[in-house]
Parts: sequence; C-alpha cells; structure tokens
Amino acid sequence: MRTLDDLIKVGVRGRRVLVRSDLNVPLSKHDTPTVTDDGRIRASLPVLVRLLEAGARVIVTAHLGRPKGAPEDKYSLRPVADRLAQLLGRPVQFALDTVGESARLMADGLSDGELLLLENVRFNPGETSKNDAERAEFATALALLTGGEEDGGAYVDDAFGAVHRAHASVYDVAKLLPHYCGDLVRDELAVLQRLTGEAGDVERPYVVVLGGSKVSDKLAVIEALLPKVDRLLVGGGMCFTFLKSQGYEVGKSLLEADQVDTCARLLAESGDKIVLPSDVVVAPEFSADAPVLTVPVSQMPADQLGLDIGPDSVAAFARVLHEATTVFWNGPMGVFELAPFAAGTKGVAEAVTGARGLTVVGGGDSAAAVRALGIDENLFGHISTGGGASLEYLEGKTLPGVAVLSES
Ligand SMILES: Nc1ncnc2c1ncn2[C@@H]1O[C@H](COP(=O)(O)OP(=O)(O)O)[C@@H](O)[C@H]1O
Ligand SMILES: O=C(OP(=O)(O)O)[C@H](O)COP(=O)(O)O
Repeated sequence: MRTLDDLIKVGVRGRRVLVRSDLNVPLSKHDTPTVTDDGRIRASLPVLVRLLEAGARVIVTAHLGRPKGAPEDKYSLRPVADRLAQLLGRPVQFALDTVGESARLMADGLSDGELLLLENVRFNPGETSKNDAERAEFATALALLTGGEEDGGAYVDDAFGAVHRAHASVYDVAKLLPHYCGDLVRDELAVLQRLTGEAGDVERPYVVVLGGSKVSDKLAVIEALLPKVDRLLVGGGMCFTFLKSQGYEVGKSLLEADQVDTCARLLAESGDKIVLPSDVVVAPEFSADAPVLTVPVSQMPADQLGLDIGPDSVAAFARVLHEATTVFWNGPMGVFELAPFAAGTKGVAEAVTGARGLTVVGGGDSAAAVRALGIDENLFGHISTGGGASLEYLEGKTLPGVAVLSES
C-alpha cells in the first residue's frame, strides 16, 4: 500500500490531490449550526497540512450524516468548513456542490498550497448507490476535479471512519487515480491490529462494550465478534431489541423489530457472554426536560422510551470491566447529549479507563461523549475516529476502502 510519504516524496507541488476525510462531526441544532465536537476535524489536519506545505492543491471530499442523495441544509458541510479554517489557520474555500460547475471552477482555480472543501458528498445519489455503474460515474466526476492522472491528479484516503463503506468517494475513485493511504488510516490500522491478534495474541479477558443508535449495523457485528470475545456488554439503543427478544416490554424505545429473532438466537447461543442492562432510565419523550424514571428492565412502561442504562447496570458492567485486560468500546450507553441520560455513558467510560491493558474507544459519537463528559482522553489507550470501521476490522471483514488502496 502506497502511503502519503510516497506521494510527498515524488512531489505534489502544482498537483491537485483529492483527499477523502471523515469530517462527520456533531453539529448544534441552532439556525446557524456550529461544530460541537471537532475531534474528527483535528484528526484530519496532519494530512492536509503536510500536503499544503508540500505545495499541493488540495480538494477535500467528505460526508456529514446520512442525507438521502439530495441536498438538505441541515447536512451542509459549511459549519465544518468554518471550523476547519480556524483550526488550519488558513482560508478554506467551500464549494456549494460536489462535482457541479461551481466545484469544477473552484478546483480548476486552486493555487499551490490552497484548499477547497466540497459540499457533502452524500448529496449526490451516486456516492452511496448500490449500482456499480452509477457509483463509477460519480467517482469519475470526482476524479476529474483533479484533472485526472495525466494532469497529475492523485487520491489520498484518510477517512478511517468511512473505510468500511464501498462508496464512490472511498472505493471507486481510488481505482481511477494514483492512490495513497493517509496517515490517520495507517495509524488507526496499526492500533487495531493489536486487538485482532495479528500482532500476537489478544490479552484476555477481552471485553467489548457496544451501544449507540446504529442498531442494524451493529447486530451483524455482534454475531461475528461473539466467538472472539470473552464478554460483550450491550447498552445504548441496541439493548432494547435484545430485551424485547427476552419478552420484555420496551415501550417506544429504539427497536429493530425484524431482528428480534436474531437477538433471541444470539442470546441462546452465547451462554453468559452477552450481558444486558438490568435497569434503564425511561422518559415519555426524547427531551432534557421530560420527567425521568429509573426502572428494572421488567417494568418499562409501554408509553415511555429507554434513553440510558441505569445505575445497577453501570455497576454490573463496571465489575466485568474491572477484570478485563483488553477492552474495545463503541457506542454511547444512552443519549449522553441530554444531561438526564448521560450517567450511563459516563459510568461506563470511567470503568473502561480503570481496566488494565489496552483500552480502545471507537466511533465519532463515543469519542465526542468522552470529551463532552470531561473524561481525560489520555486515560484511554487509543481513541479511534471510526466506530463501524473499527468493528468491521475487528470482525475480520475486508474494509473496501483499505483493500482498494492495496490494488496497484
Ligand atoms: N437508548 C437510546 N435511544 C436512542 N438513541 C441512543 C440511545 N443510546 C444512545 N443513543 C444515541 O446513539 C448515538 C451514537 O450512536 P452511534 O453513531 O452508533 O455511535 P458511534 O458514532 O460512537 O459509532 C448518540 O447520538 C446517542 O444519543
Ligand atoms: O460516523 C461514522 O461512523 P461511526 O458512527 O461508526 O463512527 C462515519 O462517519 C461513517 O458514517 P456512516 O455510518 O453514516 O457511513
């Protein structure tokens, strides 16, 4: 796999380099949104700075949230462009489209050492299309922004959080331009190797903690991880599908109804490996002002929703983590963004920092939670920018965005 060092060695002055970054950060819900956690932007800076200082004309493409292939104001990267400019300490040009006329003119007009950020790449249906030809067509348009290989164009993938997506800007475009692995992707993979036994056996007990809201993504991961781990602690939005499969009322909580049978089977097959919460914090609505109640999982009211794990569950999870020697944690235990539902995530985060051995936190929201809850980041062995990407790596799956970089 060629790296950024290789690209910089051959020289980038005057060349247009397309960089895929993961700038999918949380935004405030104001009319003029601002970035509430800039961890992923900071993690993307080193590659951008190296290229700019070497004289490249840098075109950055990235996504924000999950728009459905069309522009939506709330998913605009504009607030990210502003924060990126502040952190870089240099101007960031912002194109209002991704591969349209505005983007093309701005890309053509770049001078050495200048940076252009394109609008959310997922505003274009070609980015995430299941149709190979549609994705390839969009990837061709992206690649052309660099002028193409004949004109010195190159592609750097530094979006670790998105390498598990076979999307146009992560996968297809790498086939069209000389391609290089960014420093963030390289460094993240090096740490994760230590959790897969590729660099020697994982130290046991190996405990994985899963939460968050991307339930259907992660249920598949659980199945693959079960044989590899000693304990799997499940909280966050995904625990309710498991609780439902045990016959509990889960009210209006996040539920993946078509996965209930899968959860029942996983619980039956896993012996005591999967640990579920014994109590949850419920409220009648998704709001910081709603009246909250902590109840045993057997007593969830049908008209309420579970928004955090309760204190007994935190204590039980902490006991397991206390014995652990290797820990991977992805996904908040509750809606930590709202104060009444942050205690579960805080308690589990603190317990993870107390574990011996290697502790890795993965995922944009999990990393943001650590920072928002005031927990010292240095107490973790590694904070990864990718949740789903890390999990798929740990499963042993091929990551399309990494595999394509190894092709000549
Ligand atoms: N019980 C719950 N119900 C709904 N959303 C939840 C619940 N618990 C956690 N969440 C939400 O999950 C989101 C993070 O999920 P996810 O994207 O899967 O994590 P990560 O980005 O760390 O991989 C947070 O915004 C949090 O509010
Ligand atoms: O936030 C991300 O992943 P994560 O929540 O698994 O860390 C990445 O930016 C990928 O986003 P996606 O899961 O919408 O493809």
